[in-house]
Amino acid sequence: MSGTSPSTGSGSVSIGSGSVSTASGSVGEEVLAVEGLVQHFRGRGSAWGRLRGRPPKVVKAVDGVDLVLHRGETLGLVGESGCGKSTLSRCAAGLYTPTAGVVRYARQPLHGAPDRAQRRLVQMVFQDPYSSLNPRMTVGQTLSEILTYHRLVPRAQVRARVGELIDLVGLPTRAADQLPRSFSGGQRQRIGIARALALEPQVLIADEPVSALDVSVQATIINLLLDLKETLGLSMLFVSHNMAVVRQISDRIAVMHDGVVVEEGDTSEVFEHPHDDYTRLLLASVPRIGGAPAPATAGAATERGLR
Ligand SMILES: Nc1ncnc2c1ncn2[C@@H]1O[C@H](COP(=O)(O)OP(=O)(O)OP(=O)(O)O)[C@@H](O)[C@H]1O
Repeated sequence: MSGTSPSTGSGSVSIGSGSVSTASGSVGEEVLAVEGLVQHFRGRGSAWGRLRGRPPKVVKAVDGVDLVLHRGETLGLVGESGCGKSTLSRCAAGLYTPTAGVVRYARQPLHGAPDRAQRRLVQMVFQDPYSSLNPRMTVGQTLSEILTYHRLVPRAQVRARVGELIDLVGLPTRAADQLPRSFSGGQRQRIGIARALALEPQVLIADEPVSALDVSVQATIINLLLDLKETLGLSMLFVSHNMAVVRQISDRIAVMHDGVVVEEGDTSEVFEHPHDDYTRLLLASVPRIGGAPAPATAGAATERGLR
């Protein structure tokens, strides 16, 4: 697939009051794949059930999924809350060891304990970056720690690299000396992205990266992700329950329902000719977006600067 603009072909879209560049770029070989992926969790069961010695229920969060992410593409993973998207993405990022199946990075199976170099290839951007930031460390300290631990740059160059990363995600230089609590939601998401990029990944897995943000800020973060994807030649698995957002940025879409992928295909194909009843149901709930981008609101305008 090349020149993979999403179905609108418009080059930008409005999400509320912000604008989003559409995906583009050439798409190549397999960079991340899951094959026969299964992740079951043992539920706690009810107190009554435990007293009666009943075995706890098994939650089949992911129940046999095959997916391939190609170099340079954005694959949108959509589905309702609880369908298994986050579990699948955590397995793909190597954060969970799956119950069964295989995860491959650049065609190499990811074993139980991947080495540092292999693990670095795929990084996650989470919905709530704040919860995973150390509140007592400045942004500069957080990034320096990663760069030093993984020996990504010589010690003498750590500070300069921190500055580059902060600049890359559109934060002012002084952000390096500030604590996470000084930042707005959108700015914290930029820090989360900088932290992922510090590890020089080939793949970003963005799990609901904008769903906790104001609508006006969502577009700025999506634009940033798309810009970075182009500039750094990344591939992206974009996980969201929001079909409208996913439509605008994805080259391909996989629709999940009850732990399995029920439909997968090029974005325009899935939206215009859905095969699965569940996909049709999801599409019926998509709010209408599009048209000329509305002027940026105060939220979007102030989001790039510090409070
Ligand atoms: N650690 C866990 N232990 C037990 N059950 C879990 C665990 N993580 C997820 N689940 C269950 O697995 C199912 C899939 O959850 P998952 O979070 O992957 O779905 P999701 O599509 O990402 O939904 P959401 O967007 O609401 O997080 C749900 O029933 C959830 O309750």
